[in-house]
Amino acid sequence: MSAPLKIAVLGASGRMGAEAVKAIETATDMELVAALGRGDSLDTLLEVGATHVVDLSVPSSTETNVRFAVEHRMHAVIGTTGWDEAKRESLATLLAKNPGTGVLIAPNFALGSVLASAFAATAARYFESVEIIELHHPNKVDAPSGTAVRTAELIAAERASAGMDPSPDATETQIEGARGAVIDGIHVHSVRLRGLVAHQEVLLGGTGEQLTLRHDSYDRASFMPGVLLGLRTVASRPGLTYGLDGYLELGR
Ligand SMILES: NC(=O)C1=CN([C@@H]2O[C@H](COP(=O)(O)OP(=O)(O)OC[C@H]3O[C@@H](n4cnc5c(N)ncnc54)[C@H](O)[C@@H]3O)[C@@H](O)[C@H]2O)C=CC1
Ligand SMILES: O=C(O)C1=N[C@H](C(=O)O)C[C@H](O)C1
Repeated sequence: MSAPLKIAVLGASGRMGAEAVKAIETATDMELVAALGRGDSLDTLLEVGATHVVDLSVPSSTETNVRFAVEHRMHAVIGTTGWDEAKRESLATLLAKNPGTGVLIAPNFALGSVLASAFAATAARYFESVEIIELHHPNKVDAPSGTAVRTAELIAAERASAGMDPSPDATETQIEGARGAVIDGIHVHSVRLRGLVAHQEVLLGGTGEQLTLRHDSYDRASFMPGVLLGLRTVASRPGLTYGLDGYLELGR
């Protein structure tokens, strides 16, 4: 049997971080070597000899955390939101200077969510209209969700390759925000409601019909198989992978 992966969790006291600590502690091929939170020194990662980090911190910290890991040749699995195109490009440049190091940015670790986004992208070329509604717990600090941004990007790319027009919309006047955020031409609406965890609907409309693709995470345990898959795979995928779908055989 090979040596266990030596894993550090960043954001370990948070909702996701605490769940990841539990999942890693029960995985026989992994050893939890550090559980760090706000204010802890990243030098601890070097002191404990971490080979992998999982970043589940906050959008304002994740880039600093992950760049430190990559500069010290640790593989990183990132669940934290906020990795826009400019940050991803800059990270890819850093990775090119640290060959052999792998990073996964996973907007959503839940297998059902990854599949729903892929199905939505496939379906979006057959429907004139498409909009996204994401629904989350009210403690979430960012909107729209990283998952919704990624889903919109996938849908927009698919529609562009099919040469489709924008979804029809006759709106001439509106109260600001009424039509949601617009990401690559796709409207995204964010709901924040006590009792929710993480949910998304993609609404696809054609003349006389509607297809709705909905995914629900009722518990953060739903994200853990994806976190563990990411940790087990990332070292064999040097460079930057954006989306857990990059590690799955989705037949697309
Ligand atoms: N990819 C996925 O499947 C999922 C991603 N998320 C994302 O993960 C992130 C965390 O979500 P939650 O756990 O709900 O948030 P949370 O607020 O419960 O946890 C974040 C934790 O990070 C800590 N922290 C702040 N600065 C830090 C630093 N510099 N280093 C280490 N830790 C630091 C905070 O003190 C807090 O304990 C968010 O961006 C969220 O959108 C959440 C759920 C699933
Ligand atoms: O903050 C959350 O809770 C979640 N964040 C991620 C996102 O922004 O998409 C993943 C999931 O939706 C839960």
